[in-house]
Amino acid sequence: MFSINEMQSPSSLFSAFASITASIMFFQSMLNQILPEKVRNYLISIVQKFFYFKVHEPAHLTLVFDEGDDFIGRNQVYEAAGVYLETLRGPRTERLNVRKIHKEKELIIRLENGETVTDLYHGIKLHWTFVCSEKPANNKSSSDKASRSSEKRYYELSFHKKHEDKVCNSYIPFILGKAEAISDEKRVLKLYTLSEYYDDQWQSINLEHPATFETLAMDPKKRNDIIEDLNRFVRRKEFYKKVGRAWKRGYLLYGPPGTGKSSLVAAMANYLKFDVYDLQLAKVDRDNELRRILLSTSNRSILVIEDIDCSINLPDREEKKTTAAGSSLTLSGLLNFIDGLWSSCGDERIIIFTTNHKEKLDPALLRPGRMDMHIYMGYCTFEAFKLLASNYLEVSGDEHHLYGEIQGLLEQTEVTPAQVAEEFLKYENNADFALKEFVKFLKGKKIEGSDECESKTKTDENTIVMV
Ligand SMILES: Nc1ncnc2c1ncn2[C@@H]1O[C@H](COP(=O)(O)OP(=O)(O)OP(=O)(O)O)[C@@H](O)[C@H]1O
Ligand SMILES: [Mg+2]
Repeated sequence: MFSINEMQSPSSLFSAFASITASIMFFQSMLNQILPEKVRNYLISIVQKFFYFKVHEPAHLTLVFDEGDDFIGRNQVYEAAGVYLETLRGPRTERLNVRKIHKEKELIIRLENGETVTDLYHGIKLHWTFVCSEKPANNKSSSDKASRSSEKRYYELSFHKKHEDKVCNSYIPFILGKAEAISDEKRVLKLYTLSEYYDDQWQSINLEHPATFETLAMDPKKRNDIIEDLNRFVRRKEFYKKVGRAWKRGYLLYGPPGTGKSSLVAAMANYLKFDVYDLQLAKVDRDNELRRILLSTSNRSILVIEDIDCSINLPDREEKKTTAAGSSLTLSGLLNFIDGLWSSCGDERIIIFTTNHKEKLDPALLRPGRMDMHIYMGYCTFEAFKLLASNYLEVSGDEHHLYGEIQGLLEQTEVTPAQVAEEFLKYENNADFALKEFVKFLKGKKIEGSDECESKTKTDENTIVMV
């Protein structure tokens, strides 16, 4: 053949070229004879494909998240992307879609059609685009027709191909989590009550109860214990799983009317951002109805049964044995359900019973393991009074010349926080006058009290009982 040394003159170069061409032709004719035509073509197509992809292979991958539909369900990533992208703005974002929905406090801001924003996640650049296009008329599914939606809406997420794994396994879960946290933050809580019109169905309204732990007049230690208990409960998912317990917590709130039991339920709901299901047992006739109703409550919710002692005359366990059918609503039915099925198929459930008369309750309800905490809400103490005076009259701290007298009177009277709040509401912007009138009110109460019952002593149940 030829060597480098031979490639010195044009004539030697030409002879080398001729020799290579001859060799190729020789091998080609040999291949043509050895390999059948089909095999040859196949090999050629593979080589061609390889080079084609090398040249045309796109560096970016685009994931498309459409809305989903009513049949298969909404696409969670689509929904999460909408919420998450609200937190991002690009320098080139020009158009945003803004909505205000009736009774919702916050504006809903979404990207407009064709707008793109860029996110940076662990050094990866991610480009999000929102697209809204007309659906082709012949391409509409039956669910589209039902919803009369003629638009196809989706988000496109583009990034460098090499990050596919990280995007799918880390970034998308990150967005789902983030969107949930944002929605929780903005969520308008719902108060569910049993429907007047449809049997066994919940109907909801927005829960706009303003009570919070800050506005609740109660012993500060007791308040902190409750908050700490709630915090411990929500962060211990894994613990509950490990020890094989249903992730639920039960509270029994008891005390005279107007001492803040219902307000405490609202404060707990506002604190945890949990919806409230207010179950009026009087509207439920049978165990299996109760079962259906309880099964249709959602996770991360508080189920409240107010005035458990008098809302329904529940036959106790012994009586139930003697009732023939056993199909009517029974205390054991309620308790079994709370202990078993309902709590084991749900997560983060809180059950609260309230009562004015703890002593009237069936011992089965008070048994250890049923209600985790017994919380007494009592008459207004001086500490509670100070908080109400600060909230209602804007009197701050311990400084007021009438406070000494008021403290003494509060110790001798049974006044509920509701009564104190009611008194304070009567006077606007005049704290001194309001407190003076309040002293008169307490003195009147003191006389009333001593007339009513000489021997009555003030209950001090300022503790929380953990069972
Ligand atoms: N501890 C409290 N702190 C602040 N406000 C209170 C407190 N207790 C009662 N109030 C005021 O009184 C109103 C009635 O209280 P709430 O309904 O919470 O009492 P309750 O204990 O649930 O009474 P009932 O036993 O009659 O259901 C509340 O809306 C609130 O304004
Ligand atoms: Mg109440």
